[in-house]
Amino acid sequence: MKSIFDFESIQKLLTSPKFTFCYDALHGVAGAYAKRIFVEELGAQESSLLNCVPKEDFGGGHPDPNLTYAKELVSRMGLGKSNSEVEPPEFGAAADGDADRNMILGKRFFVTPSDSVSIIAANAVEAIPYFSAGLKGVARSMPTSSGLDVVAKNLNLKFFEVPTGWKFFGNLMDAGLCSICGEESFGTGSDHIREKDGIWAVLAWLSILAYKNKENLGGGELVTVEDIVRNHWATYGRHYYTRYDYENVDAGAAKELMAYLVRLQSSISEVNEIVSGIRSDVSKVVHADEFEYKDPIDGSISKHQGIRYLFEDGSRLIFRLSGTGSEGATIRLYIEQYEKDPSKTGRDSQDALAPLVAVALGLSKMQEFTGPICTNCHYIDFHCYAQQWGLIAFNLESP
Ligand SMILES: O=P(O)(O)OC[C@H]1O[C@H](O)[C@H](O)[C@@H](O)[C@@H]1O
Repeated sequence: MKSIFDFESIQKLLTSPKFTFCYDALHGVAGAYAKRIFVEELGAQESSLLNCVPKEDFGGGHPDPNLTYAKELVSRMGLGKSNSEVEPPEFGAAADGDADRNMILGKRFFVTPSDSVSIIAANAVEAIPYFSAGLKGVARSMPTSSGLDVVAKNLNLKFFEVPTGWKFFGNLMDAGLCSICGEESFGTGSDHIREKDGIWAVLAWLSILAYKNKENLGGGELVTVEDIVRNHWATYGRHYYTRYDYENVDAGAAKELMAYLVRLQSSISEVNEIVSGIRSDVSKVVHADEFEYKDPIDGSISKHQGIRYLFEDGSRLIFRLSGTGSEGATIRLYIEQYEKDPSKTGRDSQDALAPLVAVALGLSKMQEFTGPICTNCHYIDFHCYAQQWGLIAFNLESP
């Protein structure tokens, strides 16, 4: 890490009375590294560390770095239902059990994983010595928001869109084609190793904060995580983004839904008729397909990687079957609305995404295919990451 980042400038930030920091290892393996790197090497206060003693049972918690499971951190950062009275830290982060995934937070502010990788890529050359000679290229998984595409285009970088799963990034890195990559599922990494790396992501964010504040630590106002994200949106546009997870769906029903969407995407005019019937204020679908990837290195072809509906204004709807769900099938629905106009990038996500959400549910006939999944509570079991991410939360009552 010392050969990648400028530890001296991160130390100045972490020891400045203007900056406050909190890191939650959720009792996973990151705890030991956090103590050594953030406290012993970089001078953060020991009280900045939460749940940093690794435990075999993760202290009874679920070590998933998101707004639902990293409860203590979320509350400390002023994002929970019951927040502490104390002023939240300026920067917070969490790792999962094996510390390959990460969540980045500002004071009362959540950074989506898609925004996180875009912002790291946009600032890497200036803020991180390892990248000072330039980026070889950047990559994202298909369902991750297209924010990184816009950065790549603006900075004239090689760009790759790969199927979900880290192995595809690995091939690009081995071939010297990719320096930074990320996934909506909270994985971010670079070619310093062939895996996602949660500690690296936190050091990358600390580097960006240190760089943006190098003149401000003595006097002047601190550039916060929220400032960095909002400035990024003002420059590159914002990709309002959310993901809905339908878990434990009957495997046959999930297959039928996907087959229906494949059939539908072959007729764009039919799709547009349905879309405009649901919401006339949504732009036109200009392309739809089932994502297929030919690996540029080994030539292998990965088929059936999710169904995409791409809209004229850069918005996207993606339907994909999870490869990690444990019971029945898990259908993931990814909804993304692109807003270029800087005066409109600060909207409430729920409002901004509402028309596309209606289109996604209507177009896919989601409710018809999945049925009332959770009969106990008489709700369609609507596991919604957006809820964890504090963006949108609603349940559909079964008839
Ligand atoms: O298939 P899903 O349930 O969406 O999970 C997708 C995730 O699975 C694993 O965790 C992989 O290591 C990740 O690279 C991938 O993003």
